Amino acid sequence: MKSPVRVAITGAAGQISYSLLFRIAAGEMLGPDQPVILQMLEITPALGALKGVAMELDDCAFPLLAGMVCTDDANVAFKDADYALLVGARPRGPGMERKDLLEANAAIFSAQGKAINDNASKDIKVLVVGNPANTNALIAQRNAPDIDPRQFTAMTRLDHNRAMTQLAQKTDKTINDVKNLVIWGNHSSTQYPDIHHTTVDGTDAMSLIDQAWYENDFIPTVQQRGAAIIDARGASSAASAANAAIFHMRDWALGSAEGDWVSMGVYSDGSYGIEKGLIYSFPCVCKDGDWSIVQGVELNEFSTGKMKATEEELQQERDAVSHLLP
Ligand SMILES: NC(=O)c1ccc[n+]([C@@H]2O[C@H](COP(=O)([O-])OP(=O)(O)OC[C@H]3O[C@@H](n4cnc5c(N)ncnc54)[C@H](O)[C@@H]3O)[C@@H](O)[C@H]2O)c1
Ligand SMILES: O=C(O)C[C@H](O)C(=O)O
Repeated sequence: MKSPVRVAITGAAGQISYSLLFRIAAGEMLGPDQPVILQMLEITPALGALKGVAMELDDCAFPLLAGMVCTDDANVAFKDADYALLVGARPRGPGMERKDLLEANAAIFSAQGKAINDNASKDIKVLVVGNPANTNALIAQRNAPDIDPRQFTAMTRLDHNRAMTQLAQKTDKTINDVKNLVIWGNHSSTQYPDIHHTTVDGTDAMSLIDQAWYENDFIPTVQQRGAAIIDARGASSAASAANAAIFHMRDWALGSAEGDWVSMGVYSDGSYGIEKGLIYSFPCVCKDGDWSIVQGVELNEFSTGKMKATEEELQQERDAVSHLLP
């Protein structure tokens, strides 16, 4: 058995975490030979509910669960953490846009960035799930000056998974047939799901669908899927969000599938002309515990226009929280 690693999860008594924690403890994120210590953070009024979650984790008798910490102190939750999943934030309700959450949630991520900087392992891998995820990741990253900015990422894997399924269903194939799809930009309704380089069972995806379906059906469906779930369920996506978080972290830690791409919100190095320093979703591959942006993807005018629009939204979000960016 390997020695245990420390996984910090914020918002641990919330609905996403209720799907997430049990799968992490079962080994689905870091592998069946990797014991974990779960360091769970909540706000003080939710500590009672968090205790109930911890009791259920105990009752699962997971062989890989090597310990648990339940706390309302971020310094305790991030102490020596090797991984952090920042889920805790207010979710969007019906009729709200993600940017409505910006002010409400931004303060959480500056405080948590500082706590990560002061307490966590310097090699920590951070995934931000709480919305607006890209800008929250930027805030946390900028408040953690002693940690490599590449270690702060935002979740667009749910969008990636949604897009794969839409395309598989349209072409009467399975998601196993879909390769090299990309979500560019922000985890928001400006995101750009790009299938110009995607293959379905080895065939160029664009040759299997028509441009009108792509522009008027596929792209808006993927962009608006979060809102559609909220309308249908009366609550934002939870099990699918937890699943995407597991996939994102698993691939980053253990490597992504050979010959395929994953979408990750990562620190822009200026690739594809995207402003350096934004947390922007790119096509990535993961190997040896690290991610890299896939280079050389050819872009037509349609794609560059959409990529620019979502970049501009991220620049506006950043400017709106400039007071929290040291
Ligand atoms: N990136 C994505 O694809 C994606 C997908 C779905 C949901 N989300 C976002 O994830 C977040 C969580 O969603 P949820 O449905 O689990 O919400 P939820 O309200 O069920 O749970 C959030 C939890 O966070 C806790 N919390 C609030 N402030 C905190 C703080 N400062 N420290 C620690 N915990 C804190 C709350 O007490 C609550 O228990 C929301 O922002 C939602 O919009 C993102
Ligand atoms: O859309 C939301 O607010 C929830 C979440 O980000 C989602 O994409 O399901």
